[in-house]
Amino acid sequence: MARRALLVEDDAAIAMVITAALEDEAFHVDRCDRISERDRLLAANEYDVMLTDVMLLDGDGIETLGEVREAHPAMPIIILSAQNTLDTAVRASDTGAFEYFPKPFDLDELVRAACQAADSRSSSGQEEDDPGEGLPLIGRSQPMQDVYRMITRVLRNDLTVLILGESGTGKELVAEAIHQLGARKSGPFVAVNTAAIPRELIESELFGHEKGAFTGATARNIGKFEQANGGTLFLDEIGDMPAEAQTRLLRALQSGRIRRVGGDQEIAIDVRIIAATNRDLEPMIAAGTFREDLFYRLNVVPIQLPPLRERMGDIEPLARHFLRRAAREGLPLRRLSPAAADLLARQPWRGNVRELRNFMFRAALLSREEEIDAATVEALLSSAAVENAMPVDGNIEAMIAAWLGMAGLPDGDLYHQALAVLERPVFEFALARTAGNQLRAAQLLGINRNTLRKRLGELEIDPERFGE
Ligand SMILES: Nc1ncnc2c1ncn2[C@@H]1O[C@H](COP(=O)(O)OP(=O)(O)OP(=O)(O)O)[C@@H](O)[C@H]1O
Repeated sequence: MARRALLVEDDAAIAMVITAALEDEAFHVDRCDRISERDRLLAANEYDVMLTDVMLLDGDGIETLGEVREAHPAMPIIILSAQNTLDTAVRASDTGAFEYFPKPFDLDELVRAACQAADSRSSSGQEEDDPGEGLPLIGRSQPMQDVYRMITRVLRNDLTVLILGESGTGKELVAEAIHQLGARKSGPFVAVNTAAIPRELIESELFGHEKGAFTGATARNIGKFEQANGGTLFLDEIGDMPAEAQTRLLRALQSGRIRRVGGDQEIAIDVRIIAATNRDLEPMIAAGTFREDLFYRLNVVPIQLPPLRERMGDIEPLARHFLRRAAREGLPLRRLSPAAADLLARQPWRGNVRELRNFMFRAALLSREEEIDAATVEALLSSAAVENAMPVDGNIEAMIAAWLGMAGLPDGDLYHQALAVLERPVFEFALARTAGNQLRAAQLLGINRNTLRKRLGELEIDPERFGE
C-alpha cells in the first residue's frame, strides 16, 4: 500500500519539487498551503508523515503543531523552514518534530528522512523528547542568523566544529546548542577549558590515567574523552593547549582511540568534538605554537561568532533576557525603560555578551525601582568600579563596592541607604525563593514574620508580586 504524506508548503515551486520526489518513492502526496486546510486534511485522512513549512499563508505553522501532535501522536512531522533562526530550530525540536530542515535543503536528504520517518511510524511509538528548558541563544541580527544557519547544518552529522570568536561572545553556548539540538542530545556534554588545566595534568584530564601512573595517581581516573563517550566533548581555549597535549589530541582524533596515561590498552571512543578559541590560530601556526595538522582536523566546520559591537541590534533583547534570567536566579525582577534600553544599545561592550550579562545582573541588584531607568544605567556605566568589577555571580561584596563607588550618591545618609540597598534585594530574594510566602521567607531570613511584614511595607515591596 502506498505511504501517504501530507505536504504543507505555500511556495508552489518548492511544493512541486518535493511532491515529485516523494511520488518517485511511492508516496501518495496531499498538498496544501494553509493551516486551515492542513487541519481539514488531517481530520479526514491518516498520514504516515507530514512535512510542513513554518510560515504559511494563514499563520505560523509551528505554533499549532502541539495540537497536531496531540491529535496524531504517531505521525512523524518534518519541519521545513526558510527562517533559519535558532529559535525556529528550537521551536521545531520542542514540538518533538522528527526532523528539522532549514532551507535551502538537500532534496535527497529530505526524501530519505521522509521515508525513514514513514517507516518508523509504526515501530517507534511515541518517543518523548526531553522538553528541556529551550536554548537561550538570543539575537536575531543578521550575523547571528548566519551563526544559526551554520548550527543547523551540523545538527544531523558528527562533523568537527571549530567555534571562533572573542571572549564572551557565546562560544560555549553555541557548543551546547549544537549538542542539545543534534542527534547526540541524549549523550553527555562534557566541557573542558584546556587553558585552566595545569600543563602537567592536561593529558590525564583529557585521556585519564591508571592508578600509579605518576606520583599522586592514587586511583584510576577516567578522562574527559571517556566521560564524553556517546556525546560531545567541548574543548574550550584550544589555542592555549601545550604542544605535547596537541600531539596527543591529534593522535586521538585521527585514530578514534585513546590511551589512559600509564595504561597500555587502547580504548575506542565515540565523541563529537567541538573546539573553540578566542585566539587567531593562523599566526600561531606560522609561529609554530599551534600544530597545523591539528588545526585542519578541528577546522572542519568553522563557526565565527561576531562580537557584540557588530550586532548592536541584539543588545536590547539580550539585556531584557538577562533581567529575566537574573530574576530566575533569585535577584529582584526588574524591567528596562525604553530610554535605558536605548542607552545600553549604544555601549561598546568590550567584554561582549558576558560583560552585558554581568552589567544587567548588577543593575537588577542595585536598582531601587522596579523599572531600571536611563539615569541608573548611566550611573552604573560611569562607575569606574563597575568597569573593573568582577563577574557578579556569587560576589556580593564586589557589587556593593561597585554601588558605593557609584557617582552621584547623595551625602549624609549613606549608612541607611547602603543598608536599604542590601535589605531590599535580600528580602526580594527570599520572597522569590518562597514564591511570596511571608512565613517561609521570614524563616529563610531568620527574622520575625512581623518584622518582615513591617519592613516590606516601609520598603514598599509587594510580596504578591512574587506569588506563583
Ligand atoms: N546569544 C546569547 N544569548 C544569550 N546568552 C548569551 C548569548 N551569548 C552569550 N551568552 C551568555 O554570555 C555569557 C558568556 O558566554 P560564553 O561563556 O558562551 O562565551 P565564550 O565565548 O565561550 O567565552 P570565553 O571565550 O571567555 O570562554 C554566558 O553567560 C552565556 O550564557
